[in-house]
Amino acid sequence: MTAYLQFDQVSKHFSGVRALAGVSFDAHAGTVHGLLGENGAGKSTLLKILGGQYRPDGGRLLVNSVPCQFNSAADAIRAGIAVIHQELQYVPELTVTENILMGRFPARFGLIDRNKARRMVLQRLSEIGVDLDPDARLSHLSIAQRQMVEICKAVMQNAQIIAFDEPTSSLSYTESEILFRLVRELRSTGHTLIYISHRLEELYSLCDACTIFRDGRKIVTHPVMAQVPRETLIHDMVGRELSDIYGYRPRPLGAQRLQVRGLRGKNDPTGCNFSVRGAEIVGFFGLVGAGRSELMRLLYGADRRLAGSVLLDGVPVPANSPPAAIEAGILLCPEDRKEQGILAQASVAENINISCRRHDLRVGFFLRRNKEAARADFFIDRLRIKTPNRDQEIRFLSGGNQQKVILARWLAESTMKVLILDEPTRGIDVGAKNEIYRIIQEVAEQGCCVIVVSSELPEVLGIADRVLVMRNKEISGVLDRSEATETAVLNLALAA
Ligand SMILES: Nc1ncnc2c1ncn2[C@@H]1O[C@H](COP(=O)(O)OP(=O)(O)OP(=O)(O)O)[C@@H](O)[C@H]1O
Repeated sequence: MTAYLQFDQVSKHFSGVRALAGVSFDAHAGTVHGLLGENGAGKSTLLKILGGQYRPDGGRLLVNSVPCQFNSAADAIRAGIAVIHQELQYVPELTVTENILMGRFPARFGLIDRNKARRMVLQRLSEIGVDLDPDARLSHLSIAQRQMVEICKAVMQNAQIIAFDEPTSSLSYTESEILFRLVRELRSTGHTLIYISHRLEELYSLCDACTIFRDGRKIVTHPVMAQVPRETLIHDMVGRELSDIYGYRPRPLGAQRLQVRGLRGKNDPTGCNFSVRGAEIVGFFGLVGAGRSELMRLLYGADRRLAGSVLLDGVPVPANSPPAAIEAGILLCPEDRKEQGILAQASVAENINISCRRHDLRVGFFLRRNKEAARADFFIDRLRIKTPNRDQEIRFLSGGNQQKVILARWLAESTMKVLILDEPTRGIDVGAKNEIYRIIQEVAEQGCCVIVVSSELPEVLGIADRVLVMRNKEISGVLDRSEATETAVLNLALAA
């Protein structure tokens, strides 16, 4: 039976924080229902209630008009609901088959029938068009493949309602396409799908209807998403007009400051050459695996340099030493910010200020505290970081707000000459993206070289003065802003 999902006045509070305030909307069978909203708007909390992880403080959830109360994830699964969370839930040491059928293995004469289990999984994988070895261990699979395993598991548990929380945030271009195909297939078989994303293009191509959240409240449900202008969606999400989110301003470029010559690490067949002028914003585009992050880590000294040189204002930057790169004025804000940068037990303010502290050493303790508080408040306000105050422990913030805090740490650095941002807006809402693009421009206007690595093509085209495209660990083309169309960049990124 196809399922029809209703949220009726659902509320949830955490100490001092209202995450959801009386949210009501319906999601219909055979549709993809998008959830949109700024970071911290309450989207993930709603999915955690749907998946039985949290109990609501008030309101009801109804499946096929029957009220449901879940005390655990197992209760939700029994009611035909599966939630694919941002942090995937699997056992890395077990195989695809074992993960999918965990606790539900077919038995024969009282013994587990492994061959039958394998056949069942293989059949279901092929039905949903996923090519995976049922005997592969999850630890050997890519994130995209692990996600496919979770989807297959949901289907095999007979889930009729499947919810996705930012499923493409760690997927490549081609992997995302596979996921979209799967979601469309599930829609065509009558499943009810809930889909959270900050990528508007993706939501438009996938969703039939959508609900917009702001500050824990439902703002509106649009029954036909395709008919809603982009400006309206953005306005409803951020509560203000935002006509040009990139806000690109041309600026006079300076002399060449950063020169990279024949830079080669252990995975690069040749070496990379490029240069960046003062005040220039260079966008690096490429498919995941093209070698962009590796090149940046090499430039920053985090990976071993086998050949080549990096010159900043004509002075060689020592190899293999991030402290030496920082000393020279090169900063890298890494892609996996949360893993590398988060101090989970520390406050928002401490997380923002930790890197700047070395410049503030000579300032007296009280002055430093004031300066740090002011700096934290500036970024909380500017990036619209949703937190009760600057002293809140970062671990209590929503995923996107944690990203904003860590990004603020890098943007707060005032002494840099080269700022490298790897996927700076991943998981970040559209209002804060706009602020991040403004800060990037301001940093460039001060004469700094800015390098932005991004998998979001509209972002690269929107903010960069020049686009460098990478393919197979090499720079496959360089396009000026005027020549950098979507087709031109994709041709360079994809060509055989
Ligand atoms: N366990 C918790 N303790 C305290 N506050 C929490 C907890 N979980 C969520 N919150 C708060 O509830 C609010 C809603 O968070 P939620 O994760 O639902 O937002 P979201 O819309 O999914 O954001 P994002 O787009 O960043 O993922 C935020 O202010 C968040 O800080």
